[in-house]
Amino acid sequence: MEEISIGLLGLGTVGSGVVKIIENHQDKLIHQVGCPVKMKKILVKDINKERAVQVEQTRLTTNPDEVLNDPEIDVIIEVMGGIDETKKYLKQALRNRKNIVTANKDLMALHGAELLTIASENSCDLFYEASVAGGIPILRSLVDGLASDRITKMMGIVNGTTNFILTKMAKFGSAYEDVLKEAQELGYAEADPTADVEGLDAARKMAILSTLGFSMKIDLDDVKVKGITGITENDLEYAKQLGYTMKLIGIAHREGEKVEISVQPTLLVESHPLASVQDEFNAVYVYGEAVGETMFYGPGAGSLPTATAVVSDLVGVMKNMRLGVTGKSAVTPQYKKHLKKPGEIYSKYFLRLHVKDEVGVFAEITSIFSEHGVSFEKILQLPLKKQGLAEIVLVTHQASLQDYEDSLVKLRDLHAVQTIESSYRVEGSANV
Ligand SMILES: NC(=O)C1=CN([C@@H]2O[C@H](COP(=O)(O)OP(=O)(O)OC[C@H]3O[C@@H](n4cnc5c(N)ncnc54)[C@H](OP(=O)(O)O)[C@@H]3O)[C@@H](O)[C@H]2O)C=CC1
Ligand SMILES: N[C@@H](CC=O)C(=O)O
Ligand code: NA
Repeated sequence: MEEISIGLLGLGTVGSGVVKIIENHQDKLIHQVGCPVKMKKILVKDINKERAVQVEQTRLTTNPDEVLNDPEIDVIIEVMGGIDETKKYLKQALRNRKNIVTANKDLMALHGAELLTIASENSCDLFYEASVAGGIPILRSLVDGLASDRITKMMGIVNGTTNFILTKMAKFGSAYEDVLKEAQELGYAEADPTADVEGLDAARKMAILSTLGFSMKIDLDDVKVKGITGITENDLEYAKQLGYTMKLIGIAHREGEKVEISVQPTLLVESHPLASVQDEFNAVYVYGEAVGETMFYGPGAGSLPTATAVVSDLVGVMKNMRLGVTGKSAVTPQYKKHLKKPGEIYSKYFLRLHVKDEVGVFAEITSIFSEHGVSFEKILQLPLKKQGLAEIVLVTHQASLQDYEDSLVKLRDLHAVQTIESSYRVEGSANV
């Protein structure tokens, strides 16, 4: 090969990082793949927009066919985002026998299996390392580094924006809206940040991680999702007081043949390894039956970290091109999926309630929980400024989700319970 030509779809936060790395690390790329790498054509929405990198105007286009149908282009890098239109472009590119590197978790979580099949039918690579946990090489670690093991648990902070928001709120008492705006300005948030704050972005990543880690086709609908928008300052204060840190945590757990996958705000005991992951950083804890505990940490969002994963995938494609083995590395899921029922999912829970400050109320509450076999590890009760009301904060011992949720249904019906203010999963145990 004399030269490898790339077509880039998108020149925003990640795309401009890709251009910078390909330009600045050209020597390293030539050393690894044996020829120069040229960015031939770049698809954008607005040709006249000011860019974070200098690119000749002639290389920019708004016509996707100029990139997707160019016979000289060997690899398409997709960093434009979006689902339906982008899927159409990638299918067109694969049918034109172009290898693909993408950072698009929205697309891979929904249509990854179909696109990977089309890629292999056309002898093309389709790599997507940047789609989960930005610059952390987690997908390669699961697929290659831990290929010989049976992974039973993955637990991670896989959204940089929400970790950035929760860190600033807990550390400096910053207002949610201000920090979200800052995360958007820094290029961490999605074009529509609802996907970040409602937990959908993390759910997409957990679907991708668990499909690869458990070798099962996990769909986005299999992931139970709750975002961070309901978290209040009060919750963060109680968390601190009780020795916990609030994080948006993705959990994928396999026991025997059954799995549970969720994304939800979780109180982590402060000594938990994920509790110290701050700002836009991500971390994924992976437990394998043979290897035991492993932990992967690094920047989960941002221009250059994400672009590093993209360009490293590009190197992988180029090495395969040189060896003539593109389209041969994807492994299809081995196992049939069996999802756990709520009665099979065990955890501790934090619950904050507003109740009438009357004799016997506490006994009524505890008797509902004990009917369902749920007992408490911690209990706080404080009078509220609102007359006649008290705030109760509970942390349960391990309980099944079914028993816990059944207890909440009965609590809501209790005359003395004014509101259920918040409820979170708890991981680890704090000795407070
Ligand atoms: N930002 C991050 O930290 C991370 C992002 N990702 C993923 O990478 C992808 C890109 O993200 P990011 O760089 O932040 O996004 P940006 O919004 O910054 O950039 C998107 C780019 O794509 C172009 N584009 C979007 N839609 C179209 C379209 N229909 N036709 C032509 N061009 C289009 C835009 O053109 P124009 O500039 O002209 O508007 C822009 O250059 C997304 O899938 C995202 O989820 C993954 C990991 C981390
Ligand atoms: N919006 C995402 C970007 C990376 O995937 C995040 O905040 O993690
Ligand atoms: Na990654």
